Amino acid sequence: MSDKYVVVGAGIVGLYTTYSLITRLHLNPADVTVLAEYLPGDQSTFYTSPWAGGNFSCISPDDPQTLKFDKFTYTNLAKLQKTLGGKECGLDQRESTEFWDYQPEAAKIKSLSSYLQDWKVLPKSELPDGVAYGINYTTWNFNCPNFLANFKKFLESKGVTFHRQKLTHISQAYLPTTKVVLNCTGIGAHDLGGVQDGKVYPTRGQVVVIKAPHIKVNKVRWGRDYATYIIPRPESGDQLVLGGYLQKDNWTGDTFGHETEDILRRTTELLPEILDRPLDIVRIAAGLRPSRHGGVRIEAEKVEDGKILVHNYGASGYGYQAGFGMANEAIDVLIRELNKAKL
Ligand SMILES: Cc1cc2nc3c(=O)[nH]c(=O)nc-3n(C[C@H](O)[C@H](O)[C@H](O)COP(=O)(O)OP(=O)(O)OC[C@H]3O[C@@H](n4cnc5c(N)ncnc54)[C@H](O)[C@@H]3O)c2cc1C
Repeated sequence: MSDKYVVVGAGIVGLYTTYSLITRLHLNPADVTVLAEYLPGDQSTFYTSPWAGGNFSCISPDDPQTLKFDKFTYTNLAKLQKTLGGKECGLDQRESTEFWDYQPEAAKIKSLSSYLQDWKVLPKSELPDGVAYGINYTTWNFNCPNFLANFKKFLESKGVTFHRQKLTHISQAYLPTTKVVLNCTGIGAHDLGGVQDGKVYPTRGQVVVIKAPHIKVNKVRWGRDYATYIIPRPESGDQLVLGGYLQKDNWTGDTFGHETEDILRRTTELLPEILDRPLDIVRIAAGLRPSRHGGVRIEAEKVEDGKILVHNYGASGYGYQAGFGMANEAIDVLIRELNKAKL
């Protein structure tokens, strides 16, 4: 074992990045260490990944880079699912319907319609009151805690070491033989010494998880100032995630009764069939999406004596659905830096 390559962060972005690092660079996984304060299986307000819904939806912004990350992820998840052992890894496909109260950006629709499976634009007659546009397609659904745990198990089985450590400065990630550090610290990038990115801020979300074996589909409604979503969790004993909120710069992981009531009201209006069985609430939770003014940060930063640092954070509300593309981009950046170092 050596520590030539260190990934800081064991959220979904750190795991996608570790996988991409090994596969794209054909590394010996035993040369890779993942360092993180929180690891799969843990729960903390400052570990966002377990709290995600999580599915592929139209939540991402409309810029070409994010649309590219979404497309890469959506179209490469089948291969990853197979590698991790099939749908039991916590990743499966389900039907999804999404409504907008306004006309979504043409660039976004053009991109999504080019690759989403079973894509269909819904006729006006099938749109609820107040909805301007609607689509139906087959999406990816994650059982987030299980997917994280199975992804870690897979990487460990190949030889990657996971080590729990809270860093106070990014320089602590350089272990005695480390040449390359990939920084995937999510919301942690706001406070981590040597990074302290003031552009990072949380977008808080609260969810209500219920048991609903009769609901198998995703349903989402995008308003100008709200998002309502219903996300089935594969391989979870019929859990259904109901949300939600997109509260900028709200740092609390606490949950609130009035938000629970509001989520239940909005989701049962969107999909009244939820109430065909008595409401069985499993848990209420809140998480902080790692957002960033100006979008994700995927870039190299100069550090001393030939060492390389590549940042990859700021996935906001789309770490699962765009994170594989982000990881691929971070490895492109790393390859350019390694080539420069050879010159
Ligand atoms: C309610 C909710 C619903 C969501 N739904 C979806 C969805 O349906 N689809 C989707 O794609 N996304 C969804 N998201 C967003 C998604 O969860 C995030 O984009 C993603 O989890 C971010 O992953 P990350 O790896 O960047 O951060 P994290 O999961 O927070 O991981 C950061 C890692 O860095 C480590 N770290 C940070 N600082 C330090 C330090 N100083 N020292 C050591 N380690 C450190 C942490 O311990 C952790 O291991 C949702 C989020 C929320 C809150």
